[in-house]
Amino acid sequence: MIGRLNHVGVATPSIDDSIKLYRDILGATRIHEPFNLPEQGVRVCFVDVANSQIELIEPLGDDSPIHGFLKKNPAGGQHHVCFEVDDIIAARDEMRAKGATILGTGEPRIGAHGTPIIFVHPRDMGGVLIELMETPEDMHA
Ligand SMILES: CC[C@H](C(=O)O)C(=O)SCCNC(=O)CCNC(=O)[C@H](O)C(C)(C)COP(=O)(O)OP(=O)(O)OC[C@H]1O[C@@H](n2cnc3c(N)ncnc32)[C@H](O)[C@@H]1OP(=O)(O)O
Ligand SMILES: [Co+2]
Repeated sequence: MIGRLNHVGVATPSIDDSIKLYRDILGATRIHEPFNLPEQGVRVCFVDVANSQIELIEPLGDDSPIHGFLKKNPAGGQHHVCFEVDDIIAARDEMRAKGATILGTGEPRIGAHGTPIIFVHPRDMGGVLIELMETPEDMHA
């Protein structure tokens, strides 16, 4: 079911500081403009690497889902891993049928790449927060 690794989510207290790290220390050359996703409670910045992306996420608003994570990890850290799937509903139903907990209402929401996503609880995924994302048509054209 899971396909390509779409991105590794990295939570940060400051996207601006993280951009300096990835650009000036790690030498990343393709850093996208940060943008707000208020409906998901995060500010997002994608850093392209050869075979995937780093998704820098900073809390946006009091209800951001990453406040808890940053309280435990004030400097930030690896937050989630996102895999692409062909059909998000089929993937969700398969995860549920195998006993995994889908976070939130269970209904897919629109993620940072503009396609439906779900999250699977880390307790069912070996301690890793897993995001599944329906692959955009044009993503790997
Ligand atoms: C959607 C836009 C963008 C995209 O790619 O399109 C993004 O990816 S934005 C990413 C931010 N959004 C989310 O993460 C939504 C899903 N996340 C959640 O619902 C919460 O973060 C949740 C439920 C995973 C954790 O919430 P919270 O930290 O408030 O709860 P707890 O502290 O009670 O944690 C419960 C339990 O889970 C462990 N935990 C928490 N976060 C992580 C993590 N990132 N990776 C691994 N494990 C995590 C935490 O340690 C607790 O474990 P326990 O053993 O019970 O102590
Ligand atoms: Co993500």
